[in-house]
Amino acid sequence: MSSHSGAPADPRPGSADDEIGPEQEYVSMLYDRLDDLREQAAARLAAELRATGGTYQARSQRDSAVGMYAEQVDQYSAVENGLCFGRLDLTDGTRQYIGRIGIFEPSGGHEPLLMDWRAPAARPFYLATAASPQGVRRRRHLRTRHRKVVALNDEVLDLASASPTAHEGLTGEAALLAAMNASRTGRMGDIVETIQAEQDRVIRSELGGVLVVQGGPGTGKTAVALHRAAYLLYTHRRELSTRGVLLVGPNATFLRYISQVLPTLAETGVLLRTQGELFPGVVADAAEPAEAAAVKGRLLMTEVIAAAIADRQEVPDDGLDVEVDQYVLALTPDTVAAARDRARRTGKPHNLARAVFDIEVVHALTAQVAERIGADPLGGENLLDEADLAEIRRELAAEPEVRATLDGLWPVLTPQQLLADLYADPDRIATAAPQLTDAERALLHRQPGGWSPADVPLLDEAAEQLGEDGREIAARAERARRAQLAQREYAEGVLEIAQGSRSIDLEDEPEGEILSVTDLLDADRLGERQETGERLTTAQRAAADRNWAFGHIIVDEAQELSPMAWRVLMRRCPSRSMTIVGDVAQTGALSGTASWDEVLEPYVAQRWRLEELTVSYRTPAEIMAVAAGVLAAIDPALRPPRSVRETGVPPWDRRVAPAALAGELVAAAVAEADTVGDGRLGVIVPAGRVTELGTAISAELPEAAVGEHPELESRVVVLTVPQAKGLEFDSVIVVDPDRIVAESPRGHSDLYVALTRATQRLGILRPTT
Ligand SMILES: Nc1ncnc2c1ncn2[C@@H]1O[C@H](COP(=O)(O)OP(=O)(O)OP(=O)(O)O)[C@@H](O)[C@H]1O
Repeated sequence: MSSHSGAPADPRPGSADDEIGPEQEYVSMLYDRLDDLREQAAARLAAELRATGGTYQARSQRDSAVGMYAEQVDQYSAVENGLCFGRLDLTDGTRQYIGRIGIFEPSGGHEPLLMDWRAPAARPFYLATAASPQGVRRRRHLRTRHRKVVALNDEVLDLASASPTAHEGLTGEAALLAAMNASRTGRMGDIVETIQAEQDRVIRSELGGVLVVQGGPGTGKTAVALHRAAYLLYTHRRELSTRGVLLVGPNATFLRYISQVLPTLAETGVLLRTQGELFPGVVADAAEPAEAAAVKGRLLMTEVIAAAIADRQEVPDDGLDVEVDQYVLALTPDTVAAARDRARRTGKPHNLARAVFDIEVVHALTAQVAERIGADPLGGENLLDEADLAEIRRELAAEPEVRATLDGLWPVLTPQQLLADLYADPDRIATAAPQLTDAERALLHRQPGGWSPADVPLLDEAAEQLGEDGREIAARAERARRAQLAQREYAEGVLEIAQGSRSIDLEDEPEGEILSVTDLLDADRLGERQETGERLTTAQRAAADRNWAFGHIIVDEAQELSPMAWRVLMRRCPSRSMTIVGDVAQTGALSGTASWDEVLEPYVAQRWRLEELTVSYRTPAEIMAVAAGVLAAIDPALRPPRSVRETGVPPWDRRVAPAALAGELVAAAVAEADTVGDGRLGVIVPAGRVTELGTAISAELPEAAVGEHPELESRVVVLTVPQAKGLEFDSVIVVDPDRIVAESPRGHSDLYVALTRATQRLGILRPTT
């Protein structure tokens, strides 16, 4: 490792102001270098896009180059904010700057000007302590705004000179507390500057096997999951870039909340999906009662689906007549039953076994035709030879009447058809699900139209048991075509980014000095160029393919997944390389889990490893003390995480007459929104009252967001507990906690979630009974 400032590192804490100048010089140099790199990538992208013709191989190579350069332009733009955030002064007299990506000397060379935070050599930035300095004399956190260094925080890792810190075991305490006390924006930010040691251990844990990360609210599970995705892609790039990484989150609002984090870590290749989006071609966002979702989540639904399929393999009570040309052929129940048994005995999935059923039935019909046209009038053997019989079989198999009969007895089914037909017909449900109670069966009954997230694992299960149908393959080809069209948008996006960041970069430069990709190519040509190529990103291909096997899967809020949903994820990850992140004390879904052991046992037995996160960064001690009471009601053995800070602001708890609740809530919301200034207020209400209370708040605070997918960047957001899962706000008002508890058998867990969403302030409003 070398010193890049030309002078050995000075471990003495100097005046921050004296030090900012030299740091600014270094950081400006890094931004210049970043600009060069982006311009180079943009120019190369433009050159590749202009090139045409050549052999198939040349075109395909060009397509990969286009993808690579477009991604580079994206990445160099995404790391603009906080490019460099740290410096290590080492005991050997050298220093190393740490940042979002690695940047090297233009002349090549192996020593980075900026070390990628994920590189092994950057690790002491997160782990070194005075007790175990790991060769570090001083750790410096640099804070920047718009390319300007605005603050420095130094820690001298020397037991003798280190001043005792308020909180033992924290790394970069000042920077950490600044990050935690900052106002929320409605979008999650990355924590790359202040990752703590226990989090670092999880992020850098080995790729293989199943890793469970259990931690209370605000311990950074989501943050860690996202940084782990970035770390794994960096460290195992070759393996993972072809198979892809899938991150599954609880709902669309949550995915929007976290969507900025990976791009700011220069990683765009992770597929973010809700459970409802895991069946290609189906948008599963219909609402349904929690009890219905719970029934659909039970493992016995695999048997229900098997029985529903078997029920579609029909044997008529009476014989069927099949009219072919001038003949009326008879199909007896015995013939159909024999054909069905034969087809079932193949053990093939329903749609694939249909061919065997067809052969058997057509054979039986052929025998009747042969009997009529080939019978020897003299009573001898049938006059038709094998070739004649084969010809009759072919003709019969193509007869519309025969096909219609076969379709009726053993229909080729898509998963969607199977489930829609099942749900729509109480008789079918009764036949397929004798093990359910009447009430449970009634929960499954509904008319076709829309899928819920809990339907997705059933569609997936049905797809497995039905086997692939040609129509499904055609639909997939169509989806791939549409994804390819989306390339046009992507290409335009890259142009916009290149153009947008150029205007920022050139703030102080005379216009037009640097040639950018937009000068060389317009969006149409760029889009066309992309369309003609066959290149889809790994994420696009994976998203369109139900049989895709991911290189790694990360599941957030994993406690919410039902046993049926776990089957889907395990199918998508045969290598069982997974990171499972959650908190069994926060389980809200009725089919969710209270035990990792139970969930994982069927797939990996005891072969999974557990890491626990024990410190809450979000929830201050005053608020955690309130939440701890509810945690005890969930399970007295559970312990809340240790809060990393106190705010000195005790939560407020008010009782109001029921009739005055809405008015009091509006007044409290106005006051809290005022107190948090440009921060965010979350109002968490019982699901049964969200419309009423949301309307009351919106009347007074028109900027308030409420609805199925509320905009989290609004200053005030009104939401239910399931919507609030995983989110956070500067201030939170929890309304009618007793009703939140009463609304669900897992009501205490819901209340625990609601009480732990605030970073600064909590208020509770209770109607008197
Ligand atoms: N090392 C850190 N440095 C700065 N901020 C951090 C750090 N770790 C966590 N945070 C912040 O703490 C907050 C909570 O993190 P996160 O949402 O990942 O927690 P969680 O464990 O997933 O919570 P929940 O269980 O409630 O969903 C976030 O704002 C996150 O940025």
